[in-house]
Amino acid sequence: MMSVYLIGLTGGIASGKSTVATRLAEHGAVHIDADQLAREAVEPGTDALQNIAETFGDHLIQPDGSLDRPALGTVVFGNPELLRKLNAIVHPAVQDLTRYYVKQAEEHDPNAIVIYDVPLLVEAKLPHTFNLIVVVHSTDETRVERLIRHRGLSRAEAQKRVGSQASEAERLAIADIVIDSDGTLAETLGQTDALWSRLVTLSHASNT
Ligand SMILES: CC(C)(COP(=O)(O)OP(=O)(O)OC[C@H]1O[C@@H](n2cnc3c(N)ncnc32)[C@H](O)[C@@H]1O)[C@@H](O)C(=O)NCCC(=O)NCCS
Ligand SMILES: Nc1ncnc2c1ncn2[C@@H]1O[C@H](COP(=O)(O)OP(=O)(O)OP(=O)(O)O)[C@@H](O)[C@H]1O
Repeated sequence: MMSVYLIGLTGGIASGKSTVATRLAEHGAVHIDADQLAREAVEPGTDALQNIAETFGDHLIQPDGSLDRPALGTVVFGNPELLRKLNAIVHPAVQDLTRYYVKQAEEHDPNAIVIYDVPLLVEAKLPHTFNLIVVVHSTDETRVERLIRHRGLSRAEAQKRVGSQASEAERLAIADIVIDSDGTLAETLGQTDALWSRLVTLSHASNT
């Protein structure tokens, strides 16, 4: 039976997942971004957003009805119990959306290479079965520095976010393929181009 070739792409915060996924999409992959689905899951009018307001307070809803994301981030990162509550609200909705988008990609092109770009592959015990797991790997210090430089977080905030996720060792333990993103951007993109050639070969082999 023909079916899409499904890659789980993961890595810690600011490891370069989006950079890698965007490059693979330029080569022709279908990119499904879990962070984006997590935004869709809490749009105004959703049960998940109402649940967040009931659990964490109405003050997190802005006058236009949308979620105040930075404020909620300050509440949950560094507080494992509250982060667990938020995950319990948002993750089931993200999983439903993921199934929907993978199915849609399959209907459009059963031979597609689909990249599911998901920061919490290790943490969220996903029900999806992947043909291959790719981990974008860089040290905690590199990622903290990127969060400070590119996203304007303080060192303490950056460390809280890094500390809210699984360790690099836990991610590497589930990797079939590792992209090392501690080097230059050009080096990450070079490894990504080599990965694409490999994915094309592997997906052809799995379809015959
Ligand atoms: C707390 C929220 C509102 C903060 O929003 P904000 O716009 O500041 O960050 P954004 O969503 O773009 O996430 C940025 C990065 O933070 C990390 N991160 C996000 N959520 C989590 C989480 N629950 N646990 C650990 N790390 C997380 C990821 O590396 C992600 O790529 C938001 O991250 C959220 O709703 N998180 C819960 C949903 C979730 O788990 N999303 C991750 C993909 S399923
Ligand atoms: N060698 C490198 N590889 C990848 N990204 C790099 C590298 N050097 C610097 N960067 C920069 O680091 C940042 C990585 O951000 P990117 O959005 O790709 O990460 P991410 O893992 O998707 O983050 P998040 O988990 O927050 O969604 C980008 O601004 C990118 O330009």
